[in-house]
Amino acid sequence: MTETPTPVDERAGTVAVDLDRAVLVLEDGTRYEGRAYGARGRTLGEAVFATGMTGYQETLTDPSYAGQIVLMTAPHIGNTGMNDEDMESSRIWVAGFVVRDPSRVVSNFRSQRSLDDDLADAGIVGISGIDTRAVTRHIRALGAMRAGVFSGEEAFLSPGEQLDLVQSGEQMAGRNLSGAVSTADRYTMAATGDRVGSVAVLDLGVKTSTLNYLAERGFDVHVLPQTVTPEEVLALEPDALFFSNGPGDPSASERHVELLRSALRAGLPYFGICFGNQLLGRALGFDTYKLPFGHRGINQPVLDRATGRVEITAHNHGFAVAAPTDAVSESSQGFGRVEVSHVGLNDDVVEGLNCLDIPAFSVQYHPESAAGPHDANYLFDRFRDMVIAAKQNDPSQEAGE
Ligand SMILES: NC(=O)CC[C@H](N)C(=O)O
Repeated sequence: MTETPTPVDERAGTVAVDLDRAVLVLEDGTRYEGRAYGARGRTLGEAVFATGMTGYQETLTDPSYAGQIVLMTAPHIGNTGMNDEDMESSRIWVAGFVVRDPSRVVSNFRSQRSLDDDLADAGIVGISGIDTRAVTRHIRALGAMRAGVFSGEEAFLSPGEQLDLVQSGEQMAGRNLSGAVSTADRYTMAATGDRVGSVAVLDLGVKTSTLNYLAERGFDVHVLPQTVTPEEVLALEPDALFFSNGPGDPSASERHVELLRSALRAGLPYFGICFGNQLLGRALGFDTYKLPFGHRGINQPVLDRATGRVEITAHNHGFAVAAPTDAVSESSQGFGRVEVSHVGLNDDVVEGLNCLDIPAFSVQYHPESAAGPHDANYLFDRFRDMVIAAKQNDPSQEAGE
């Protein structure tokens, strides 16, 4: 423990130190003064904004946010506290948390703890009193950037030292974070709905709601660490494969792209969400690219091009697949024809892929919601139906198996 710094005013002697001072520093040198929130110390990461008016607990515990300092545009955060039911994984994953006005009163019949306490217990450095909408406009204009939150003794580093630290932090582009969030050991969840078969889930940062939806749709769910080999996946003889959401840059996950190609060549039906959509895109031969500031929120309009229906959906992505949205493409990797099934209506970004010649599809957004609207839950039914159809067409499957 280093000594608490004691700034000395040369003229007036020792002055009181404001130990609750905190500062948010962006890599372009912009600084925002605020108050320490959660744990005291220093954290570095990519600053991103999330626009959901509700669902801070699900956001904080979504492993896709690893390595990111999340700003909430909703001005009042923490009102409903924290509970064990809304955890989307076993812990809080954000690298840091930036809010305007933390609720002084926690009020909800399900609340078990306060957000401030949970952040402190988890060692998550946060900052409050920030005009998060102003920071959001800045990031929207200049793009996602590296940032740092400095509180406690770290708040007293010089602005130059703080900026150096921020600028020496890791870029999200090129970063592989799967090893940091994936399960170390495989585990299985039994189907809770009428049994359809089994699905191998590659845990790249999977959310609890996704696993629950798969089990409800009748799958025994084998959750596998991200280090699993194609042989190990096939040895489980699953009826289907699923790649989860997750943090990091999909272009830094070549190993998982190769795993997916082997499984697709073996004929396994596939469904992917978010990171799993980006990895399907890459497996088929498309590139992925970094969006200027990403989509993070729970009211993003998406067009289902097959039905013309617009869904209001939950998003959390900073990268996207580069595929033509207006025509069917041919996979350069030999997987046949591919169409963009869903498009974001705010910016025409690819939000879903559908393979026409193999049983595989994926979406960039979050049909498991949590937090967010349930408009897109039907995709889990589509997956179940696809697996049932694939089993009926497979002569090696016994009826009823
Ligand atoms: N939620 C996710 O799976 C995010 C995928 C990827 N890390 C991105 O930011 O685009």
